[in-house]
Amino acid sequence: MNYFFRAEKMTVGYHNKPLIENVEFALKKGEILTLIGPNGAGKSTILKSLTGQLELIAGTVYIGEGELLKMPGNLRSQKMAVVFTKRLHSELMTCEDVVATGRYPYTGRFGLLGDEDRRIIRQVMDMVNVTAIKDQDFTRISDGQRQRVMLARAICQEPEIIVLDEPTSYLDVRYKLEFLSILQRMKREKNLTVIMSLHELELAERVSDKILCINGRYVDRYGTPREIFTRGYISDLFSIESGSYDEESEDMELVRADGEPKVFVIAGAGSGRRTFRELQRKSVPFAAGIISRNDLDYPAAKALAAKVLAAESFEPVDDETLQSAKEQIDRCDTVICCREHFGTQEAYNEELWKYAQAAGKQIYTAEAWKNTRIGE
Ligand SMILES: Nc1ncnc2c1ncn2[C@@H]1O[C@H](COP(=O)(O)OP(=O)(O)OP(=O)(O)O)[C@@H](O)[C@H]1O
Repeated sequence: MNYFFRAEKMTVGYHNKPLIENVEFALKKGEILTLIGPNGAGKSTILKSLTGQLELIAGTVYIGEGELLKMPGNLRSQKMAVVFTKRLHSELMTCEDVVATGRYPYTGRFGLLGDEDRRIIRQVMDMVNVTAIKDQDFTRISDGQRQRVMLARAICQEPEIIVLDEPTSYLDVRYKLEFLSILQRMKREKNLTVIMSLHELELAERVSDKILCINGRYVDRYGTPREIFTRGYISDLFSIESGSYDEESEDMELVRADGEPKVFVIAGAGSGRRTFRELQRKSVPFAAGIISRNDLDYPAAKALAAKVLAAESFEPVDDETLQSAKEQIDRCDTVICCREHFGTQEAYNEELWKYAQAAGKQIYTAEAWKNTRIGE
């Protein structure tokens, strides 16, 4: 296999003291690799070592057939752009000046910018949406704006590979999506290779070809998003104790209110999730049903309900589950019905609603229960 960028048997750390050993990966041109892992796991350390900002304790980094860290600085900068927004120092410069420094590998430190350089700078500033702030002092812009200016600077460098440390951490939702779209466009149009660290797992899952999981001692997993996001893995990697993360739905939930349920929530078709979370905020233990395992409500119910009555996906609800749901309603004082009307394939939930009515339960809609004293 013809790889464009390879890390072989890398040992990284500080003051010659290994932090993570045997880091290895190989990327084809145009692939996106993302490093994920808990705070302090070693993601930045690996990125700094790959780019030569921190001396490698052992191992080799290849770009093509050449050893990256043995290349002269200018050649390396033409091949690789580095964006470390966390630690940034700059003298008095406008945002445009900062973007323009991306052209140094081509013009030299004191070289004059030519028309072509200026055209690239303008085009890239437009693409990353920083033209409006180009004349502002770089030290007096927001963290998110700074991240975008630094991205523009890196793109101006016209590198073959770009290395970014937490490039999205300060970006709002619009700019996070724009950032990923820019990376995908650069990958498609220029065959750009990307190595970055991300804390947003849902973004990592969407954009990455490969993911490297670091846990503070070693590389725990390396593979495609499909290979990485298996059930229970993220909770393990991040040692999640307060709450839960569902790898299938990417739902993150706080700690469930445990205890004997006093409220039964009739949900389904995604109608119940908000109510589950509202009940969690009020520390009310609840039961939920009957929810198909492929329903949008299911991951949240599994994480937050003290008891879930579930049905197999695309299968009719069996009598046993219906009976258990009724028994659960018998034990509750209150029923919250999040369904405004029941679908024709949902007769079981309509039956539960009628059952609760016949049993004289207090029945509220998803809106109305909030005006009660439940959870107080
Ligand atoms: N300059 C340094 N000298 C010595 N140790 C350091 C230095 N910088 C970081 N470390 C240590 O190296 C370990 C890994 O840090 P690193 O910054 O690589 O983690 P990270 O995965 O990028 O974390 P985060 O998600 O919090 O940014 C930590 O234990 C940290 O304390």
